[in-house]
Amino acid sequence: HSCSNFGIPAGKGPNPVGCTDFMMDHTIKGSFFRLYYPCQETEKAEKPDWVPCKEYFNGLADFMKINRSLSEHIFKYLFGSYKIPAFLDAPYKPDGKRPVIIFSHGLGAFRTLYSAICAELASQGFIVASVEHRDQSASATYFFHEKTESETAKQTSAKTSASTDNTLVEDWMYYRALQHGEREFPLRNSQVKLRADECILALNKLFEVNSGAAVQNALKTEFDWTTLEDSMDLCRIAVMGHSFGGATVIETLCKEVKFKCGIALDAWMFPLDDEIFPRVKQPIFFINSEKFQWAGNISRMKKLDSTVIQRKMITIRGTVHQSFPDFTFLTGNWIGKLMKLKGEIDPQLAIDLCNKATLAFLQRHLGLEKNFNQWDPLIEGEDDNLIKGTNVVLLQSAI
Ligand SMILES: CCN(CC)CCN(C[C@]12C[C@](c3ccc(C(F)(F)F)cc3)(C1)C2)C(=O)Cn1c(SCc2ccc(F)cc2)nc(=O)c2c1C=CC2
Repeated sequence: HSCSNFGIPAGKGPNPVGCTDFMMDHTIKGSFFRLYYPCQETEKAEKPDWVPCKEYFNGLADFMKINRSLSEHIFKYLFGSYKIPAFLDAPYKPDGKRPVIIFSHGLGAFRTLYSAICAELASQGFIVASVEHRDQSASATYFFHEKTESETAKQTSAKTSASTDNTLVEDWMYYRALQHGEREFPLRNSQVKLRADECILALNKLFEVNSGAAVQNALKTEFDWTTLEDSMDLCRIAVMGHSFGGATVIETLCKEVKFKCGIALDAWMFPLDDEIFPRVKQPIFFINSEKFQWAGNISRMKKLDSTVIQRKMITIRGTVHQSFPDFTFLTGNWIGKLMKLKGEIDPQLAIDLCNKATLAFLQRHLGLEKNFNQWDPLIEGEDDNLIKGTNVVLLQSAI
């Protein structure tokens, strides 16, 4: 039926969800993420737009190789009015030390596009930082530079009042497509290393916030970061990501042992060096779509199989690559299927299975004392809509 309930599903857990943006050290080297967290009931906070500003639509157009002016109107018309299922800058709800998740987006995406997953985790009691990468894999991202003398001179000459404050000027970075004839691996491998460093930087920033250190946010928001002092359990930290973000999970686990486990959603293994696989010591959960995976990609995931470290894999029947980002909820059935944004399965059922299996895996490997273990069978693929392991037929390796 055409009137399927539109909009991004809210978290199902007991906590209302807040979100706020953080940009540390306004330069390109800084850390930029959206924080989702359990918040206090509040009627005055409103829900922010799903896509923060038009530059992101422009970046998406570049990524999709469609022209900007046309696409800006199409995206605005199709997606411009959607809200995120979270309350902007709502006050944090203290409740002891909460587990922490760092989320890494896919190629051509950015920090706001996985809000159904991040809001669900926050509603279940997690603090989630969805990073926006500056490796030129995001459709768009921004940072700032100090206004230079000439810029100030130009502006003051324009205005009578001398604007002496060295205000910051926005710089936008757009998706960098592979140049003609450029080899893809060196680019993607350097990007995945930078992405891992950015996930680690975001975690270190959260550690500082947790210690009560003063917080310099380059973005002017209404959120009081000091309320997050002593809010995080620094032993219960996981890293999660979609596609290129799934590769980022593995690179990050290899580089930083503070991350106790990783969840890779439809991971794209191409950017990774084979030599890092034996160096990853933490549990990993691969949650795959039915349509995206192929033998070469799966066989690289299997190189991480281990008899001593828990490595799990499930496939959600009827899903496509876009079943994980929010787009899958935002179009009608036929256009969604046409654009490969929806698979055969109901998008809400698919993301529900993904979230519950994730929560069960997190409880097991972060040692949480919640009731997420009720979903342990999903980790083994025990559900009508799940396949244990993969549907992909693996090539018989040469004897
Ligand atoms: C032609 C461009 N070509 C670039 C190499 C391939 C483009 N592509 C397939 C697409 C993304 C698609 C998409 C988005 C969004 C609408 C919209 F209309 F809804 F906006 C439509 C159609 C176009 C499906 C992918 O890259 C798939 N993919 C992704 S998609 C992550 C993403 C991006 C933008 C989003 F808004 C949401 C999610 N993340 C990865 O890490 C990897 C891959 C492939 C390998 C590694």
